[in-house]
Amino acid sequence: MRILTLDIGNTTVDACVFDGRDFYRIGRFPHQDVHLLKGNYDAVLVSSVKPSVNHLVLELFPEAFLIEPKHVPIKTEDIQKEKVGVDRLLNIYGFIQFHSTDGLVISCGTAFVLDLVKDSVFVGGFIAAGAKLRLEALLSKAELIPKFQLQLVDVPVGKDTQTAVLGAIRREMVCFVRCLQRQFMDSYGKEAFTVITGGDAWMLEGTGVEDPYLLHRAMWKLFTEMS
Ligand SMILES: Nc1ncnc2c1ncn2[C@@H]1O[C@H](COP(=O)(O)OP(=O)(O)OP(=O)(O)O)[C@@H](O)[C@H]1O
Ligand SMILES: CC(C)(CO)[C@@H](O)C(=O)NCCC(=O)O
Repeated sequence: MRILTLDIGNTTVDACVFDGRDFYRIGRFPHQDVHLLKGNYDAVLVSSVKPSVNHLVLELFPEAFLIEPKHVPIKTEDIQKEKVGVDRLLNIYGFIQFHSTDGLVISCGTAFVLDLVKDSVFVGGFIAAGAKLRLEALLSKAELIPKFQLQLVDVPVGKDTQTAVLGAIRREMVCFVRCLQRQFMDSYGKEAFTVITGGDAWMLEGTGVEDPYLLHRAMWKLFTEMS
């Protein structure tokens, strides 16, 4: 059995294969390279938050199952589910299926998304700019800041431009997570089990459990439940 799972995000197409036992990441591709994934699969499952790329994917894989919010069987509280990105809903579904009934589902990609689940119900969340976008925004506007790559810098205080900028991005993200974990405990009286996924999940090292295949496992689980 070979199932192709595609997570079409705003920066990359994250492609994995499920062989009946395990998931393997083929890679993260620019959207225009999605044709490189053409091949023979028993099923192609697609989560997309980039509608402009959907036609290309459906041309390459006419039999693909393009998952929509209405397909994802999670309960929500005062939220219009059809307006929520299907990647968020799938991550939450995967969280409930594989991890916990209560906690935080965090995606570190183009966007930094923090969603709260209480008693297996999606109660809401936050959408912020992702780590790379924060860095790029600053580098594009501040002439004296030299170009450098995103790295995990964890310092008590920045001593040069690079540690000041990268240390700030790490700190902003970690403090956001810690703040929500505290809020969760204060509001609901239980620990927030925290799962982190997405291309830049390593930026949150030490704040939760990393699940690099969360969305892919969720798509497969949904597919098996629906078949
Ligand atoms: N091959 C790659 N190409 C581009 N980015 C990569 C690659 N490998 C890792 N990354 C990192 O992954 C990040 C993008 O993460 P991800 O693929 O989870 O985002 P996305 O799904 O496109 O975004 P979103 O779901 O928020 O719309 C980039 O910011 C980059 O730092
Ligand atoms: C938040 C992102 C960008 C994360 O990929 C995506 O889920 C999206 O575009 N969502 C639509 C808006 C929403 O979820 O409320």
